[in-house]
Amino acid sequence: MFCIITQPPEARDIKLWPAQPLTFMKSLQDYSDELKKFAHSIATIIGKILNIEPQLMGDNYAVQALRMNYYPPCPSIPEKVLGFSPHSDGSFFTILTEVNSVKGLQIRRHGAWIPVNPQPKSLLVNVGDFLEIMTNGKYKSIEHRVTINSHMERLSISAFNNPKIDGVVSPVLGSNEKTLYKTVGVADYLKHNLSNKLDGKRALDYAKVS
Ligand SMILES: O=C(O)CCC(=O)C(=O)O
Ligand SMILES: [Fe+2]
Repeated sequence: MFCIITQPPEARDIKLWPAQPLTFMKSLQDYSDELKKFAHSIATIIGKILNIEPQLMGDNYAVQALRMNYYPPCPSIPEKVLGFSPHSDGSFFTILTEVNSVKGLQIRRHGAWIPVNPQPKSLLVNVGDFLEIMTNGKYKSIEHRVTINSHMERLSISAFNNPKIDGVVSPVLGSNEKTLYKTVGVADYLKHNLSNKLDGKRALDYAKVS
């Protein structure tokens, strides 16, 4: 697994980017720029549906980090191994590319694990914890995990669209709406999310009004 910050451009630490193959940097920059436009379209639509100001939405996906995931096959006991334990993403939303269309991703719905069949040439959008907080629970972050294939490797790229690290995320409330989530510092929430072992949506309890 390999993770780098790709947006905004001034946040890139190019010396951490692989220099080989020679086309890598340019391809990644182009890909990242296209994802940024796509993220903007998604956020604009959500903002319109929920009547949230575009500026407020924009602040919440200003940072993009790309994680490349490689899951090798496990010929002996694939049913006993997970590529990724159950978790929800500590993002605003995540855009996933299932690079070689090998199955593995599952989402949890009503207590059951539902396989997500990869659709070639399509992107998958997962709601993350910050979007759940901002919408006061109207959008729910998606609990997911990745299983391992017995004979095929799986490759995916997760694009985490996140608020700026020094910002805060607050629930945007309609009139007479009960506040279900606290205002959280982005750095504090991410620290909390990353310092605990992956355990479904447990990390989000940190942001809930008790
Ligand atoms: O490989 C996948 O399908 C999912 C990866 C994932 O959940 C993540 O990067 O947070
Ligand atoms: Fe994830």
